[in-house]
Amino acid sequence: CSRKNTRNASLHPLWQSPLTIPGGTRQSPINIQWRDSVYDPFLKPLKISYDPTTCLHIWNNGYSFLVEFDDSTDRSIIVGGPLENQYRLKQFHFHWGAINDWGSEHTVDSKFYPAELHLVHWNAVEYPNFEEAVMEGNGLAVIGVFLKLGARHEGLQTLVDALPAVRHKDTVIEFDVFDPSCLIPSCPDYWTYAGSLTTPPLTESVTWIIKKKPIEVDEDQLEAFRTLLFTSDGEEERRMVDNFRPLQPLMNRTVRSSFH
Ligand SMILES: NS(=O)(=O)c1ccc(C(=O)O)c(S(=O)(=O)NCCc2ccccc2)c1
Ligand SMILES: [Zn+2]
Repeated sequence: CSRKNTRNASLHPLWQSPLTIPGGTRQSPINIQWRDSVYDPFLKPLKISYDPTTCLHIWNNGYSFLVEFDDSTDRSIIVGGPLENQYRLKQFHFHWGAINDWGSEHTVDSKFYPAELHLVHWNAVEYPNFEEAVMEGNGLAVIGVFLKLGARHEGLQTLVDALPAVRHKDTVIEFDVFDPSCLIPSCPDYWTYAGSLTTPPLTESVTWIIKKKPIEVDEDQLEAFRTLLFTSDGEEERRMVDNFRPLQPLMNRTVRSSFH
């Protein structure tokens, strides 16, 4: 659709990388067609247990802002859902648009949300470190949460208040207590499918768990994301917006739902 083209036109150079990696059969993001998703009664509820004191810092890595966690122990983990093992929380970040009409990476019935939260976890049961897990088919599990325009999100506000300190690429500030479960809807319903990282190296190592219910944030909070910069201090400023990858072909995949 034309909007997709305008989306690509404004994409950060990184996201204009090849639409899919050569030979890629499970690339992300995808459109989730609700009526084509298959209810799987064997999917368990996802169990989330995060220790807020494992939070380390927020940093602007030039693509998004990441909140990173101490993943040297099993203090912040997820288990259950479609997962065979427990996975450790490493970081969370967001993707958003220049305007509220788009910004999410995944879409639902071709509907874009203004932003999407990703909580990145890795399989510390089977792999010694994150870098190795990134290269394995069951190495990562990413929870996706859609953000929609609505009421102000008090939990998100503590993050938003810290953003001016990481306005430029490669800036970081300490952020020592934050419980990311406040950003995850209490409704247990999710879709799940086998996919990939949506940034280089685009490896096909992610079990995606996309929450059906969005969280609500207000316009000022979305605007705060858009005050960040792709560029370092001293460089010509480029606003950090439209930091999402284009939709990828579903190919031979089924999206399962945990709900009827
Ligand atoms: N949208 S997504 O969940 O696919 C995603 C986006 C960004 C990043 C990132 O590192 O910036 C990540 S990451 O934390 O998984 N890092 C991937 C790149 C990487 C590979 C190996 C070592 C360090 C970084 C994931
Ligand atoms: Zn992401």
